[in-house]
Amino acid sequence: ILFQVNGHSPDSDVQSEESLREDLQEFLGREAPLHQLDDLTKVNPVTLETVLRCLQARYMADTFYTNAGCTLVALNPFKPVPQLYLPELMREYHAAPQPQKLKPHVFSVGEQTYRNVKSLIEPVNQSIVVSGESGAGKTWTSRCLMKFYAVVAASPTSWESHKIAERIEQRILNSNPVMEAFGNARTLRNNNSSRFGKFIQLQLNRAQQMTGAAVQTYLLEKTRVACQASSERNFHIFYQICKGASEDERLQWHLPKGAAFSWLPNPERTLEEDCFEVTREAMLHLGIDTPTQNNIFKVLAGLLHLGNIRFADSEDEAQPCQLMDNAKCSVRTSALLLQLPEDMLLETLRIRTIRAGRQQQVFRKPCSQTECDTRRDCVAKLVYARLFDWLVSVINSSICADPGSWTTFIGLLDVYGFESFPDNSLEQLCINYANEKLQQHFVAHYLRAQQEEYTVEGLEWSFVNYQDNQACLDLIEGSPISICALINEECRLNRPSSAAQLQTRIESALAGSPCLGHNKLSREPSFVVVHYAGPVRYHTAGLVEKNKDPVPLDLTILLQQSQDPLLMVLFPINPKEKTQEEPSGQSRAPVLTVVSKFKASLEQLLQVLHSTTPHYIRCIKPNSQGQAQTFLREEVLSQLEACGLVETVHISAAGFPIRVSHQNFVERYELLRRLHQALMGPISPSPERSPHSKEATLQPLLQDILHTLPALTQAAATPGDSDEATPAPVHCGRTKVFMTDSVLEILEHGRAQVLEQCARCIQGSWRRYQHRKQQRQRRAAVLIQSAIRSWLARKQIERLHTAATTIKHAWQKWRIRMAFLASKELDGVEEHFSQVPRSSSSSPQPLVQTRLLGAIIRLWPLGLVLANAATGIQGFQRKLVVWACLQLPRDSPRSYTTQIAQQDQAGVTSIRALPQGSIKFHYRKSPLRYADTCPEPSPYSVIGFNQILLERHRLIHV
Ligand SMILES: Nc1ncnc2c1ncn2[C@@H]1O[C@H](COP(=O)(O)OP(=O)(O)OP(=O)(O)O)[C@@H](O)[C@H]1O
Repeated sequence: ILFQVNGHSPDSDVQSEESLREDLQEFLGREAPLHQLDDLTKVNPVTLETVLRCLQARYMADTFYTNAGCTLVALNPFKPVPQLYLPELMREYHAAPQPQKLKPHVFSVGEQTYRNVKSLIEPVNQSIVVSGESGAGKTWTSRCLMKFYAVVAASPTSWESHKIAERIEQRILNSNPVMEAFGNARTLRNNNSSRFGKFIQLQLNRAQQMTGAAVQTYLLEKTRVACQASSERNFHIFYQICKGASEDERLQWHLPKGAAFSWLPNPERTLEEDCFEVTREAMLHLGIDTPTQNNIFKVLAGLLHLGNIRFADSEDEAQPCQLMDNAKCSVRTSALLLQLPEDMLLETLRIRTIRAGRQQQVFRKPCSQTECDTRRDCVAKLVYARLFDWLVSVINSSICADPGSWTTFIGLLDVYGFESFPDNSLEQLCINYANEKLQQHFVAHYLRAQQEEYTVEGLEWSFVNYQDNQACLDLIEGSPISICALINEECRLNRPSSAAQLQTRIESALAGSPCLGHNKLSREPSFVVVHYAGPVRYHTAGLVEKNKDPVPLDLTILLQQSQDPLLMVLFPINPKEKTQEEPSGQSRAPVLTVVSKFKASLEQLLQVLHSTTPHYIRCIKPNSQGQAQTFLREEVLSQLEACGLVETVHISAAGFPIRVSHQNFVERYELLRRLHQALMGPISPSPERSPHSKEATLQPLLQDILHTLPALTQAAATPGDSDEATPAPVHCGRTKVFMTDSVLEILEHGRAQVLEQCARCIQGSWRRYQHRKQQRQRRAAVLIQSAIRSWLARKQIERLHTAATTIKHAWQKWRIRMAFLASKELDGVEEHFSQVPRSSSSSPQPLVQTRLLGAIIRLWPLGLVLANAATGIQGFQRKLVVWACLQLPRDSPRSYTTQIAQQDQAGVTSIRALPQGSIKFHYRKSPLRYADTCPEPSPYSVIGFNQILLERHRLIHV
């Protein structure tokens, strides 16, 4: 194996053989941490054996997901692992800065896909191809992804839109139980095997919120309605109605408890999928109301009764077959439930109508027992297939968003895996054909395209031999001659052909194909196709009939007669309708066979896949018994080989899964040139972009960007992590840049850094601008404030000034008045003194008073001066001086008293005149009414007695 993978021959290089052996031994010596290897590309050397050991180690350690380069390998745990699918975990993957750095998980693929949609890098639309054999976990994985998107792609802003989004998601999730009830069945390999392929398109709006979905189904295995292999079952819905119907419904649908139906094998074992209530609830959510549901279940019950109609072989060919015992009752019940005329039903099943000739003459021919059975089965298949298609269309109309409301999508493809049974027929041929196509898409996408591109781009690359399945596809679908073409031709010719004849035709016409084999030991006519996943033997018996999928016209006409509302919708009366049973004579128009219809829908699907960025999840079934903790190496090995995983691992590890055109690369990472500038000085100026020299102009820019990589790698490397510091694997081809995931990550990280810097720069400039604006506004405000304040101050001052002027005027007026009154008062006193007759001594008292006043008025200042000036004079001497100055009569000393100021208060403070005591001098309280104040007296004009008192200090100083 080692030699195969590494392309060496044992003869040519013995030394390398030994070194490889050493490598392997060294690797095997490190077996213990094998389960810790998250990526199979890290297994060294990459061989089936080592990959298998790694997967086994991880499976035993309950680690079910492993990366294999660009693919995710999902091992079926066959046991509930609820902690692996918690909504919290979904959010963790969604919020992780680098989800690929978390443990491998289906959520990490989901998140990566979602981020790709967000990044808007072409192609924006994404697809996830979930493949694997039956029972490997494809449906489970698709369901997980849908739940993941329902959680992460639903963060609408308003409460109302949140409710709408929730309803849509619920409907999308509800489509699962309905489709599984009608399209899944128990097979030998899987209790819940999808008997149809489906492509679910999750529609996202501009904000990457899920706004709706659309489902496209492929190749429902409708034969299962009328024919089930032993130990297998019919579609789940039949068991659900038989087990879950209420008493009333049983009566209505004629399904008594314990009734036996030949199309309902193995009813005794109840599966967890047999939950009628869940299906009904989901149907209700999808807008299928209870009456319509009852109608559907009534028709299904009618089909079950139809299956119980048994015909006895007729001895006379001209007579129609007789019914077996009890069959009459089944015909009646079936006709009742399907609302068909009983006679017509019976007659159509037993008698064939043939139109022939130019006049389209009608001939009626009784059918053989086998033909009757086939016609009965055909009615059931026809009804069920149309019912299933109708359900899908109802689901689509319920979950599909307006075409204008979504812009991008994520497609989930859940197709049946590769099948190889002892007895394979047209169904297996179609399924394996689809798998071949998908494998080719995978190969084309990851392997061939990669290698071819490397060559075209001039990259040095050691090629890996991969398994190209083009030869196999040519054998199946090629033109003009291939298996499909030959089978179709048989249908078109409409001639009776035996299985052996078909085998001979295929073998002779396609003898040159390397993928066609023949099992000589087989007694039954068959041919072998060597698929990429292994050889499969297909029986030719019944192949052409199945491909024709004949629907006799009279059966369709019969169903058009039904009065049942649902059947009337499923079988509208359309006179133009033609079936393939009686192609009119020599008509050479292409016949719409099963294979041609399947091929057309497959091509349509592949077109969609080609226009998207694909992601792959390979589901692996560790054992066919569905047991937990059981890893059967042989079974897993065959699956690993079947899905070409080892080649994928090897190429993904060594190759460059990411390639971006120069133009796109420069557009996205031109920003990184700023880093280059920061790290290595000025960058070359951006050249003018002229269309002629586009490549030439891009080259310097590319180089600038690529030169930043070492620094970015260095920055991204955590200290002590030598792996990440090694030069990043990136190559610049002729038109594209090739790189690994890790380089993309580094570039994206660098880009994010530069964008952050730019954002900071913009923020800084904006803040500066805001600051400057604020400053300007503040200055303006201050200016306005100061202007207003000064205006207010001026106003205030003006007011004060006016007030002061008013006060001044009033004051002046008052002073003048006071002065006038004071002078008048004083003048009055003087006049009074002058008028008092000096001689009148008849009354001594008034005389003394008059003299006293006269003395005070005349000599007071002098007395004061003397009193104050006589600093050396104390006591009585001082009094004498005062008396002398005042010329007070010494003979009547009791008529007055003199108070001398205290030690610290020089001078006389008051003179009291007695006996009346009416004349009292005090410097604070004047006897004068008006002349007791002296606002700013002129220094030379002593105008009042009181003023003299008040101003004595000043006078003293003077
Ligand atoms: N991750 C898982 N965790 C737990 N059980 C799982 C898981 N994946 C699958 N299973 C189990 O395996 C069974 C088969 O899975 P599923 O129906 O998804 O297979 P499939 O590949 O879709 O098969 P088919 O092709 O027949 O439809 C499921 O019913 C479920 O019980």
